[in-house]
Amino acid sequence: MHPVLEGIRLVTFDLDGTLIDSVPDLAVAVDRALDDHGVTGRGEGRVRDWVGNGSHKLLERALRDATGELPAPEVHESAHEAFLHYYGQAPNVKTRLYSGVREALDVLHGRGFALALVTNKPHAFIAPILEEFGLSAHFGLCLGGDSLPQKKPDPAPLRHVARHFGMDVQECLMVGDSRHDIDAGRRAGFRTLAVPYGYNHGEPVAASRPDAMVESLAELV
Ligand SMILES: O=C(O)COP(=O)(O)O
Ligand SMILES: [Mg+2]
Repeated sequence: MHPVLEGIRLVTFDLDGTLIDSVPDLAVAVDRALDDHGVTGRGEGRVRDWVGNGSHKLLERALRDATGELPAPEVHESAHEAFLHYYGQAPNVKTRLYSGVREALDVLHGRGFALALVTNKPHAFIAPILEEFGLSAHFGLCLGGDSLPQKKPDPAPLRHVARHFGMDVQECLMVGDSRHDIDAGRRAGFRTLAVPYGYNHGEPVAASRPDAMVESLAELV
């Protein structure tokens, strides 16, 4: 086992960019929503840098990129609704698990670690994605960006998870790909582990000074 797991009993994972490479499907849904509003699609490469603060922010960033200004609230809302519709229809067409993810989750689950998922993605999308990959039974609790009033980098979702499992925060590890995960983890008092392959607004996640980094989650186990 990786030294970062020493004394840890609960491991909380981020979803997008940590467990799954979801940007190909997210970008299709964003671009279809933009197209419905007379806006040219921005493409996968741009969308990759905008994921991590939930779906409202994702659509705001896409519209702003296209027009150079903040979208009017009704345009933003309508484009967001369209995104939810399109993404809900097809969340698993091109989305893939990153290498090492299944092995890490199987081994941690098998060894009795409590596992949780905290994503800023809307909660409704979590179950269909986990089911597609046969990972639903691994997680004792899953929170989306709309599950609580606060989302990452606010520490509230992580504190909620620790309380749910009756764990001290010193027994908890946050695993993520972005500064929002590492900041939320640090503020909650969790130990933090980062992966470098996900989405962090085009910047290295090492700059957030996680307690440890691994190239693949397989290194955890
Ligand atoms: O911003 C999102 O929608 C998802 O981001 P996360 O799974 O990396 O928290
Ligand atoms: Mg992420």
